[in-house]
Amino acid sequence: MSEQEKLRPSDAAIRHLIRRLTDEPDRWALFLDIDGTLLDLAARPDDIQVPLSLPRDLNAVSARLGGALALVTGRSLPYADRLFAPFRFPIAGLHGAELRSADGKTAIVSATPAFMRLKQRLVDQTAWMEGVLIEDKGAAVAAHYRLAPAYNTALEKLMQDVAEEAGPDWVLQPGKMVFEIRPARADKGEAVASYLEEPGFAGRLPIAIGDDLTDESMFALANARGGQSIRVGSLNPATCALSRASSPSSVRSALATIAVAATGEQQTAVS
Ligand SMILES: O=P(O)(O)OC[C@H]1O[C@H](O[C@H]2O[C@H](CO)[C@@H](O)[C@H](O)[C@H]2O)[C@H](O)[C@@H](O)[C@@H]1O
Ligand SMILES: [Mg+2]
Repeated sequence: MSEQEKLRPSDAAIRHLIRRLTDEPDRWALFLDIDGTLLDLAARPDDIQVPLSLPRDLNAVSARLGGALALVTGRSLPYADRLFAPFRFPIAGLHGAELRSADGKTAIVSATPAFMRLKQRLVDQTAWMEGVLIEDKGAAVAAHYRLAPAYNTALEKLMQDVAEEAGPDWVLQPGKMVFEIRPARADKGEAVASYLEEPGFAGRLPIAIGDDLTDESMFALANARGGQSIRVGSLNPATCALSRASSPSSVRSALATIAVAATGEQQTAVS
């Protein structure tokens, strides 16, 4: 089945998205989360699969929007870049703390020596929790319990303590089967606000699509700016998103449809 055939009857928001971005490409800016939104969730952080057509579809949609497309993710910026190579999109990494602008200017955050020691201690302190995975992201660290759900409570307590010890420059960020400690300097909402100041994004209405707690700040920002927000997933958690989408495959389906429309128009213009 092609990506374009996977929409469910409940995916009204995705149908609207396709219409908006196809018919009014100069009006909107698109902000996309990665895990659970563009990509299906996997058992381990490094098990994710990027469908072959996705980087190209993202690039076509970005071109259609005049470059007003950014990825806003909890992953580190270099990791996110590798997923979508050879394309280099504007990316906000580590939940908004790292940011590469459309013009390529990049702000990244470094781990302090104290934070590095803390990460090592976290590895040592979780060694007995079979199935718990520690993901080192430089200036952030994630403790995953998807393969060991019984450790949820113990891990939450440990991560609260570690976050407190890390000090005011870091905060605890809960997510899907994960507790993370991320830089406090910016959240995803602030990253989207920063993009909306940039040439190419400024003057457009934001559409934010995400699937998790960390995306709520960008939903709130998009709503406050008169834009749109879509929370992806079959569960119904409390959210400030204005609408929902059933799955990452429905999001990819929308992108594929918009990409085909954009490429078709380009070819007509040339012939
Ligand atoms: O903001 P995102 O782009 O959605 O990134 C959020 C976190 O995603 C990853 O963890 C989640 O996806 C994993 C792979 O599917 C899954 O195993 C895990 O349970 C999820 O929490 C990533 O590993 C984190 O670094 C991101 O912050
Ligand atoms: Mg996500």
